[in-house]
Amino acid sequence: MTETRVESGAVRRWLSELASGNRRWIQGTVATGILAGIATIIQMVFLARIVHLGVVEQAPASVLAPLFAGLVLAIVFRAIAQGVQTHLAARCSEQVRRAARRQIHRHWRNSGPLALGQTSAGSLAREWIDHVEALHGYFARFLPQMMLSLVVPLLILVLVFYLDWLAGIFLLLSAPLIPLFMALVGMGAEKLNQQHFETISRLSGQFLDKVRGLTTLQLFGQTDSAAELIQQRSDHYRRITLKTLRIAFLSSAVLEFFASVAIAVIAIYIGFGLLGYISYGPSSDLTLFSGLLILLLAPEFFQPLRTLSQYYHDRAAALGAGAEILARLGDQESASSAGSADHDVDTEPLTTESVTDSETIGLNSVSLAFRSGHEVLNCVSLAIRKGDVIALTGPSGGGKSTLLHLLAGFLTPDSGDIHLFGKPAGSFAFGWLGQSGFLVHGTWADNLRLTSPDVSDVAIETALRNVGLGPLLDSREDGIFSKVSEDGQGLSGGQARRLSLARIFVADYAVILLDEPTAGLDSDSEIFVLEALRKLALAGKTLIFSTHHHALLALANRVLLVSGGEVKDV
Ligand SMILES: Nc1ncnc2c1ncn2[C@@H]1O[C@H](COP(=O)(O)OP(=O)(O)OP(=O)(O)O)[C@@H](O)[C@H]1O
Repeated sequence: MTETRVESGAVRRWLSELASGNRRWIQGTVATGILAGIATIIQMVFLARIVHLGVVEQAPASVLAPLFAGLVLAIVFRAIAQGVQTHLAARCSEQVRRAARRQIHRHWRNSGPLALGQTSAGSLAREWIDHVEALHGYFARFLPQMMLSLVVPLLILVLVFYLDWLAGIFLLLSAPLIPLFMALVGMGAEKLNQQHFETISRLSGQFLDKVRGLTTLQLFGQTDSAAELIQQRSDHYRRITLKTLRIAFLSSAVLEFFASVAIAVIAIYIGFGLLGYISYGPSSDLTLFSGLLILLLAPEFFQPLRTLSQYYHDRAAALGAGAEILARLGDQESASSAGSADHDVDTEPLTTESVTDSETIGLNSVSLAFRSGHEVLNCVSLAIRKGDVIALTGPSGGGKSTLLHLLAGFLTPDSGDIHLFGKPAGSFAFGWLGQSGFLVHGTWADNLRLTSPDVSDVAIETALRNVGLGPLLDSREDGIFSKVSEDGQGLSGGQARRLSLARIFVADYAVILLDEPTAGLDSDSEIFVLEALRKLALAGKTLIFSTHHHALLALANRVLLVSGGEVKDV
């Protein structure tokens, strides 16, 4: 996970920004919650009235019947209000999680694949799924409950004061104890929750890395130490989880205790008051109706506060997850200083006429250094015409891949600008084949439809034949629906690379960037890749590839030497 630390104030601000974008849903949730609270009060009034009339005044059934009907109505109304409240709360949380995921997605897109590649896929997946899910409880439960635990107890308090001001004072005095303890407990829980999220992010990343590298670990006899490391990290995670749970259970127990003591005090007061042992204050006016109603309302008075305390860990979880998400979003700065590209379209001014026309790919005084004083490219200007086949060659570490990454928009230059056919780099769709091809778990067709979802089965087959996978396709029972794993299992290394290349054929890009397309390939695959590139060149595509391979150099109509910060024609 990222090392950036985020202050809790910043997380709170971010959460309240998310909340203000969904105020309508939160207000709806609170309003229905208040209606449910009012229905509860009415229900208790009916219940106390029925008992009073039935027991003390021995009222006939005809008098009690309408009260029973009122009681049932109040219960039904309460259930409906609670149902609507849950529905609105879920909608609110859904909107918020969508907004958070949109922010993460935008950040990922703007960071580019190189900056993102520095974080483990496991951590990214966890942030996308679990961290965002951790916001649910805060928006669906805690936030509305915070307002409800103010309004509903206040309504009950007014009614209790009206019935018996002394009982009202008991409630008033005991109520602040709950928020007080909640705040005390919450201070520790918040930090612990952040640790919890950090640990699980790290554990996920390490676990995924170990699973991916299982073969290598086995070959080097390191499986035991890797398993031990995972076990240690899991144990650390277990301890943090138990600490979090301990705090959650402890806080609930403390709050339950105080609420129970307060209710018991009121029950004793009412009991003795009704028996006539208390002569002070309004107790002599207590009736079965008022006494029972106060007793029934006392737990309801504490209920919203108790619920709030239960939801308090939702707040701590959201703050912990929010800190991690914000740390990732905050990485945008560092990601762009490491040279990421903002892919928002058509925003940059076009500066030099020679490099911005719609027929040329142009670099205009482009410089880039990963470390100050060590420029990989130093004030490079270059114009590539539509349909050119460009081979980038030069010593290892000369900057060929860097130049390709700049053209792709994966990196932004420290100075200068890059345009592809009139559009800034990063906003132009292009075909890409990196040093290791990219595959997803699924069928061959799935892999080709990744970038061209609407392409027909016939077009997929043609593309596969174009990269020399025809004979293999004919030999497979499932044809284009043959399975392949994300690390290319089910295909040889060369075949997997050709499958990635076939994606470029179906997508029909005008510009194709390839980083060492024949590196590490067997001679058969090499011939097929060369043939495929020749077909693309004949089709008028602009090809730019880095290579040391003679046949590929011969295919190019222009060879550029990338070395010592310069790019020169050979
Ligand atoms: N993300 C990075 N952080 C720091 N330095 C980097 C980074 N990427 C590349 N470099 C450095 O920039 C220089 C150019 O690297 P690049 O990968 O572009 O070379 P190349 O010409 O493609 O090499 P090769 O032929 O071996 O693939 C190298 O010295 C490399 O160490």
